[in-house]
Amino acid sequence: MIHTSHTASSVPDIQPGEPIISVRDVVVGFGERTILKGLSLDVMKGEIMGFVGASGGGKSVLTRTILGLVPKRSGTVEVFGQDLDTLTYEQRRQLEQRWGVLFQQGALFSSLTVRQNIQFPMREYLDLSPALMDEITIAKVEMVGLQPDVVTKMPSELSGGMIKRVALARALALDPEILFLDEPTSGLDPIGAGEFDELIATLQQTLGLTVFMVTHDLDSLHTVCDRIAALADGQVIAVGPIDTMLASKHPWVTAYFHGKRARAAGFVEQGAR
Ligand SMILES: Nc1ncnc2c1ncn2[C@@H]1O[C@H](COP(=O)(O)OP(=O)(O)OP(=O)(O)O)[C@@H](O)[C@H]1O
Repeated sequence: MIHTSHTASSVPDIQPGEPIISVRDVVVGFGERTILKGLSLDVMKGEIMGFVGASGGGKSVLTRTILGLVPKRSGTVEVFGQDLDTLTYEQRRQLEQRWGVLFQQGALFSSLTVRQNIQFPMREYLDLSPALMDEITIAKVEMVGLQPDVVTKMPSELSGGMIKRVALARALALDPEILFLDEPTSGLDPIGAGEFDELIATLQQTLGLTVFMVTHDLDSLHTVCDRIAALADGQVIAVGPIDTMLASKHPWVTAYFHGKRARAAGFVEQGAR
């Protein structure tokens, strides 16, 4: 495995179970609209945190705020114990190498081959020989359960599930410590979604990743997430393992976790066992 020299000596070493992402009193808005209204949340090193909320409620905005892609009106975000707002350009680039992102529109670059897509972050951040990049590419492809010969294909030749896996391989290209996934199973059939969940759980265990996963998928929440945070009205209104969600009296959480969809999936009964 290739490890990049991303740890500056001043960077605190975060232990498993300690916060690797700390969001405090964050306010984000666009024009007149305030989307995140003093939101606070900790994601602990080594956990899979699922993030749920009403459509349009601000889940993607929070993800992009943590990544420093959306300006805050107030509040702080620390990742790896570092406040992104205080970093120099170089420090920021070093930090970016320590996370991988699979965005909702997990789009691959359609004019690039799978190999070129996966190598994109390597070219952006590292200075590696083509032979080494090819070697890493094959390792990542195999890691996400694809055959090596997929690297020569164009995205248009792949199924939806394969595209997600290639996008995941690209997110893993720099051996990140945190993986951000924005609705990773959307658009997949239930079997494909279940297989993708299993892959995430396996990768989390074998690589010791921390995973922050925005999802609407009740099965994902139930099967892979260590903890879940629910967003409503711009704030986190419940956070904890699935049992905490099932016991919550908040109307949105109740409607979500005990609603028709949850019952149809047999989710409430399983979760309540
Ligand atoms: N750059 C932007 N400029 C203006 N409004 C924005 C911008 N980005 C997001 N919004 C608005 O912020 C709100 C929250 O959007 P966001 O994409 O975070 O929702 P979400 O919870 O991820 O929804 P979904 O589950 O449907 O993906 C939406 O009303 C959206 O239109």
